[in-house]
Amino acid sequence: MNVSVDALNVTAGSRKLLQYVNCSFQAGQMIALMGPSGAGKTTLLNSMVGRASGSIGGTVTYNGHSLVHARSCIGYVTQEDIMYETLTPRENLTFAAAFILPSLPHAKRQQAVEDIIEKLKLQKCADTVVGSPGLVRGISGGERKRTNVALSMLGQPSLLLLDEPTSGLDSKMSDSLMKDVKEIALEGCTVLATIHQPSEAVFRRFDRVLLLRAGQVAYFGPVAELRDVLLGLGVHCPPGLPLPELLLEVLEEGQEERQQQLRQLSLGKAKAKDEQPEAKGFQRAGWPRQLGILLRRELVNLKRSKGLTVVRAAQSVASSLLIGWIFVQLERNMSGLQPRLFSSFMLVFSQFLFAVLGVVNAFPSERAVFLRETQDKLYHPATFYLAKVCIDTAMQCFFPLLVLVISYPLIGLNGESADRILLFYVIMAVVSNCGAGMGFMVSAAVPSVSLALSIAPGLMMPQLLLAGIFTKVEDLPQPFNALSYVMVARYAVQATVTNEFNCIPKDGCDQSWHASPEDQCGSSPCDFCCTDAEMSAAGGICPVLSCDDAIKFLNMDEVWPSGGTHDETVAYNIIALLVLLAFFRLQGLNILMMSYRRATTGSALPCKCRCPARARSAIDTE
Ligand SMILES: Nc1ncnc2c1ncn2[C@@H]1O[C@H](COP(=O)(O)OP(=O)(O)OP(=O)(O)O)[C@@H](O)[C@H]1O
Repeated sequence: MNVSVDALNVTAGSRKLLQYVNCSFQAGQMIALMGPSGAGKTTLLNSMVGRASGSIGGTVTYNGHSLVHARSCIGYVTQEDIMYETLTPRENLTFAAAFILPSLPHAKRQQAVEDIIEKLKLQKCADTVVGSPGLVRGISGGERKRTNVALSMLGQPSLLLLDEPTSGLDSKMSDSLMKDVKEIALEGCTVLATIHQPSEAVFRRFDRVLLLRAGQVAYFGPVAELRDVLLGLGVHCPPGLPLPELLLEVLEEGQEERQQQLRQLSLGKAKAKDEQPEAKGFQRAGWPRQLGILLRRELVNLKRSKGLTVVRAAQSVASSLLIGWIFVQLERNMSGLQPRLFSSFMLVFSQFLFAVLGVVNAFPSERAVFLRETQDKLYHPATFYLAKVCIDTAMQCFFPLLVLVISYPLIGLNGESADRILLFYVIMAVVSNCGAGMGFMVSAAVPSVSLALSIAPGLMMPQLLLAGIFTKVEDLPQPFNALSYVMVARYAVQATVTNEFNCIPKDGCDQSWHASPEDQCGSSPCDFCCTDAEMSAAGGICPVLSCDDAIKFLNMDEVWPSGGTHDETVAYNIIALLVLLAFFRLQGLNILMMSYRRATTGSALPCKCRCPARARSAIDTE
C-alpha cells in the first residue's frame, strides 16, 4: 500500500505533538521510525489509524483513499502485547482468524493460522497458555511479541505498523523477528516500525529511515545513503559504530546547523504514487457469526479461568451453609418470624453482593483486547457485550440454584407448594443478575480493577439502608424514599417476604387454638402459632396464626400494589426487578460504547473496505 502523509499536525491542549509531518511510503518498503523518547513516534502511528487523541490536521491517504476505506487493510502492533492471556497463541490466532476470514472454509482458515505460526516460528509455544508476566507462567516475552505480530498479520495487511516490536528482545531475537517482517514487506506489505537502538544488522533490513525530533521530521531518506549523508554533514563515521547512533547524535543540543542541513536533505522526498487499485469487497464476519465466535471464546476463557467460577460457587455454598446453620429449622412460632424474614432476605441479598463483586473486574481486565479488536473492526462493541451478558446470565442463574438446594430445606422456608420454591429461586436469580448488571456498569465505567473494586462496596450500603428492612420505606424521609424506588433490595425484600408468607388457607385454624406446652407448635393446624409464654405475653390470644398475621406482625404489610393478592405482589416486584435489570444492562452497554468512542477518534463504525492487492488475492481466490 502506498501511504502519503501530508502536513500532519496533532495538538493536545496547547501542546503540539506533531508539526507538519510530510512523508510517503511505497508499497513493499520497510521504514524505520526513529527518534528520541517523546519525539512523537507513537503519536504518528496512532494518527495513521485514527487513534490519536487531541485535534488532528493534515491528511493521510492510503493508495489515495481515506482511512475509512483502508482500515481493515492496516495491521497495528502496539507497544503492549494485547491478547487473551488465558488462551494459547494458537487459540488467540484461531479466534482472530474466525473474525477476519469468515468466508474461508474451516480447514483453509486453520491452514492460514498454521502458516502464520510457522512463519513467525511459534510452533514450539503454540499450545502453551500466553500467561501473564509475574502472575501466570506462560510463553516468553519474545514469543508474546511474535504472537502479537502474528495477530496483526493474520488478515494479510497491506500496511503493517509496529510500535517497538523489538523492545524486550535480545539482539538475536530482534534480528530474527525483523527478518520475518522483512519477508512480509517483500511480499508487498508496507511496514513502518518504531525502533530504538537497533543493531546494525536489524537496521540494514530497513529501506528507509524516518527520523522525528520534537514532533517534526528531522530526516527521511534511504538507509543505504545514510552513511554518505552523515559524512556529508561532517560526522565522523568510524567503521563498527552503528549508523543509527550516529544519526541520533546529530539530534543532540548544539548541532542545530547539521540538523538544518539534514532536514533540507529530506525535503526532496519522492512522492508516493497514489495509485488506486481496483476495489475489492472484504467482508468481516456478520454479527450472528461474531456472536457465535465471541460466545465460544467466552466459554474457553471461562474454562481457563475456572478459579473465579469455583470461588463464586464456593461463596454461594459457604454462605448458604452459614445462613442455614444460624437459622437452622426455624420454629413456626412468633420468635421465629423475624429470623425467617432475615434469613430469606440474607440469602437473596448475598447473591446480589457476590454478583456485583464477581463481575466488577470483568471489563478492566479485558479492556485492552476489547479496544484493540473493536478498533480493528473484528466485531461491534454491542456484540461483545451481548456475548458477555449471555454467558453471565447463565452463571448468575446457576449459583442461586446451589443456594436454594442447600439452604431452603436447612432453614425450613416456605415449602407448601412448588410455586413458593420456584418463585424464591426466580427472585434470587433476577436479583443476582441485577447485581451482575450493576457490577458491569461500574466495571465498564472505570479504567482499573482496583478502582472498580473500591467503588463496588459503596453501592451496597444504600441498598441495605433503603431496602425497607430496618425502616419501612414509607417512613423514609425524602429524598431517600424516592431513591428507594431504584433500589434492587427494596423489591427483593418485598418479593421475598411476601413469597415466604404466602400460604394456602387452612381448615380448623381459629383464634381459640393454642399449643400445649409439650407439643409447642408441632400439631398446629395454622400457619403459625404461639408458645404458651408468647400467648400469655400477648394477653392470652395468639396474634400470629396466619401468614397475613405474620406479615402484619413484621410490619411488612404495606405492600405494592396496595390491596393486591400476595401472588400479585410477588409478580409486580419481580417485574420491577426485571425493569431494573434491563436498565442496568442497557446502561452497561451505553457506558461500554462511550468507553469505545473515547478510545476511537476519527474512524467510523463498521466500514466496507477496499483492500489493495497484496497477498489478499490468496484469500480471495479460495
Ligand atoms: N494526549 C496527550 N496529551 C498530552 N501530551 C501527550 C499526549 N499523548 C502524547 N503526549 C506527549 O507527546 C509526546 C510524544 O509522545 P509519543 O508517545 O508519541 O512519543 P514517542 O516518540 O513514541 O516516545 P517513546 O519512544 O518514549 O515511546 C510525549 O512527550 C508525550 O508525553
